[in-house]
Amino acid sequence: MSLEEAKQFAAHRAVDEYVKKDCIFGVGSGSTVVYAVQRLAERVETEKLKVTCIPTSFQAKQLIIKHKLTLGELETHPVIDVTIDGADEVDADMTLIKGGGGCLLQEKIVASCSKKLIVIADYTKDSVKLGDRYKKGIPIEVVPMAYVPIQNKIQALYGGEVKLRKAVAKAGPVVTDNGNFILDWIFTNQDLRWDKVNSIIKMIPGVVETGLFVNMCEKAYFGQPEGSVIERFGVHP
Ligand SMILES: O=C(CO)[C@H](O)[C@H](O)COP(=O)(O)O
Repeated sequence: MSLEEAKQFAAHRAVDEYVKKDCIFGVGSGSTVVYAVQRLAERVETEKLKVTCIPTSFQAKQLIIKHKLTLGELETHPVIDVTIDGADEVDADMTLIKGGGGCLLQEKIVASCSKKLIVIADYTKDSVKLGDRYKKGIPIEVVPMAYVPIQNKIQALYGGEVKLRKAVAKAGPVVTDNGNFILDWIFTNQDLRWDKVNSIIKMIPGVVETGLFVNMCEKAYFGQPEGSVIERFGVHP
């Protein structure tokens, strides 16, 4: 079974279990979400469901449009029934690292407006402690003018290395859908209280959002190498 098939199985299972009737649906970002949107589009077509989709990124919006789904926005739909999104890592407490694709801000806004946040991922994202499996650090979206002081402050508070994310097909930094930069904090202490870390980093002027999702995820589906899907439950505030 390939990694892509593992993602697909997790995505299909989540859509089949959580999209039961007409609903407001938050569309996450990343490669695993592509399979969820494909499945949703099939079900909308065959079951004549009335689903309004709220995107978490430019990519998500493009997916909604491509599959001819109904596009909504938080202005008109501020309460979302369920959001299905990917993750870069999920620890034993169901704390997530998100933002590998740079969409953490809108992902967290949409998740915060959702009655349920459901994660879909392949087995490589399932870990005990953050940093066990995902080595690229915690993404932090920042206002461009403040990136150096923010790097210094996080390093002084918690150590590790805070790197400005560079674009691949352009000379210079990644610019998010919101016009900001992304810092990737490669942390060395895996035993931090992530709820506190999240609050403290968010207090630094110029920090817009962190990729730490603490106590937000209700359930995660992990596609396995042999084709099964493992479910793990978290708490919902
Ligand atoms: O947080 C994200 C984007 O900001 C993605 O959900 C995360 O990076 C997982 O992506 P993929 O499904 O491609 O592994």
